This record gives sequence, C-alpha cells and structure tokens, in this order.
Amino acid sequence: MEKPGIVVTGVSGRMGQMLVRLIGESDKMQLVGAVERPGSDWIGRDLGEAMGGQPTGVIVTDDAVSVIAKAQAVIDFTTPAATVAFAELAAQARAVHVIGTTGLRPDDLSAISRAARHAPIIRAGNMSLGVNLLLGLTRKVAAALGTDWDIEVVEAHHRHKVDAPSGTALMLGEAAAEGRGATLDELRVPAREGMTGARKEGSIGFAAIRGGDVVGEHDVIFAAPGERIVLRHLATDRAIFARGALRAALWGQDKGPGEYDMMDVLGLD
Ligand SMILES: NC(=O)C1=CN([C@@H]2O[C@H](COP(=O)(O)OP(=O)(O)OC[C@H]3O[C@@H](n4cnc5c(N)ncnc54)[C@H](OP(=O)(O)O)[C@@H]3O)[C@@H](O)[C@H]2O)C=CC1
Ligand SMILES: O=C(O)C1=N[C@H](C(=O)O)C[C@H](O)C1
Repeated sequence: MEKPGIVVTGVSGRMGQMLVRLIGESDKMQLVGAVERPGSDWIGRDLGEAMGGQPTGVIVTDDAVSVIAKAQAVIDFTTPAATVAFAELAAQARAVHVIGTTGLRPDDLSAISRAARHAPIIRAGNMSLGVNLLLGLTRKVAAALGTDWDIEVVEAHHRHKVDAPSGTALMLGEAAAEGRGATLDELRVPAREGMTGARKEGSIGFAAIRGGDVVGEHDVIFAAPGERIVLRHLATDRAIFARGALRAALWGQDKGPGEYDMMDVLGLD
C-alpha cells in the first residue's frame, strides 16, 4: 500500500515545523503539502529551505484546496478560524483531519461536527500519551473523592500562547466533572480576581501562567483539609504532541466519517 500523503497546515508554526521534521523521519507517510496563511513570507518558498535546511521539493502554499485535494490526511495546529475552514476542505476531499488547535468556541465545534459527517476528524486539546492517561486518572480520583475535596486545574505555557485556559486544562476539568457525574459547564469557575467570595463546594477552578518557553505543564489539584493530591503532567518537548498527531493520521486511514479523539486512537477508553 502506498504511504498516506499528509498535508501540514501552519507549517511555519512551532507545531507545524515539528510535524514536518517527524514526517521526514518516518517511513510510514509522506509530506505532500505545506500550507501557510495568505501573506506569510514562507509562501512560494521551498519548505526545507524556509526551515533553514536542504530543499525538499515541497513548496509552501496558501492554496489549501489544491494540496488537500490530493492528500489522505491533514494535520492542523493553527487557529480556530483556519481550522474550521480546513475541516470543510478535508471533508470535501474525504481526508482524515487531525485537529490539535485549541481555543475553539461552540460555533467552531458545531462546524467541525458538520464536517465530520463526511470524513473522520480526530481532535484533542493534547495529543500526548501522558495527558491522555492523566484524563483517566483524573476521572477516577474525582469519582473516588467527595465534594469536600476541592478541584483546581493549574497550567503553565510559553509567552506566545494565545488561549486560556489551555485545551488540556479544559479536558482535565471535563474529566474531573465527569468523575463527579456532572458537566464542566455546571462546575467551572473562571479565573478569579477581586472579591470573589469563598470557594463554592464542588466547583472546579482554573488558573493559567504564561511565560518564557514553557512547553506545557498541568496540575490537577485535589485539596481537602489536612491533605492534597496533585496529578501532574510536564511536557518538555513538542515532539510528544506531534508523534500523537502522526499516529492519529495513520489510525484514521481506515475509519469512517465521525468525530474521534486521542482516547480512541490510543485505545484508552
Ligand atoms: N493538541 C495538542 O497536542 C497541541 C495543541 N497546540 C495548539 O496548536 C495551535 C498552534 O500552536 P503553535 O504551533 O504553538 O502556534 P504557532 O502560532 O507557532 O503556529 C500556528 C501557525 O498557524 C499559522 N496560521 C494561522 N492562520 C493560518 C491559515 N489561515 N492558514 C494556514 N496557516 C495559518 C500561523 O501563521 P502566522 O504565524 O503567520 O499567523 C502559524 O504559523 C494552538 O491552538 C495550540 O494551543 C499546540 C501544541 C500541542
Ligand atoms: O499552545 C501550546 O503550546 C499547547 N497547547 C495545548 C493546550 O492548549 O493544552 C497543548 C499543550 O499544552 C501545548
């Protein structure tokens, strides 16, 4: 069988470049397209050269339609608006769409669900094995402890991150809420400031730190009088996310239309 052809969107970005490097090292897939934002100074350049290395023959384009039309998978770590547009294009091409983009709003998620009627979409706010294992642990611990244990999710990321709380923090909050038989919307407390009043029993709080080059750190804190449990994931290399995304692109090749996540890919559910 021929190796699946992959299009990477947002190729000049932190995740885009990491994906291109790992696809170059893989013998299971091939890069067939590199997409950037219209107006980017990478457009029209050889991708390898733009990344500071040898020419690859892949020219960076803003014409996503033409490259996605010949791809088996699109791997997408960009922005919510771009991701919604790519979901429609991938659906038209019946290509697997792997979405790592975070900060998606309810309208974006509805558009993604519509696209998933035509092709498989695999979306996760965190594609690492460690975080996806942590989701299960968080659900279990939350289910085992009563509401006298306060749950707080604290995350830290690099100074360039534009959304908060992180997609991972929200997934961890959802897992904790699920463990308590509720939805996150019911229990979530947004970032605190000012005279907030005392903590509401059973709520789930979030706090975000931004600075330097932190790749991604997440703590789920369970705090009770006299003791605390802290579940922690530390990412020190973006390759963990890219490897998960590549695995998802291959996993999706024989799947029908629908929405999937990394728990499905990793067989963790
Ligand atoms: N699920 C996961 O495991 C992970 C998710 N992420 C998420 O992935 C996203 C990207 O992160 P990161 O790589 O750090 O961000 P970057 O800003 O480094 O990369 C995003 C790239 O997308 C490009 N882009 C923006 N709009 C378009 C468009 N319309 N068409 C094509 N390309 C476009 C940007 O171009 P330009 O800069 O020129 O605007 C940029 O190159 C974020 O939402 C982040 O939270 C990150 C890591 C792991
Ligand atoms: O923007 C990032 O960098 C990351 N984003 C994802 C998130 O929002 O959780 C995943 C990871 O933490 C890195």
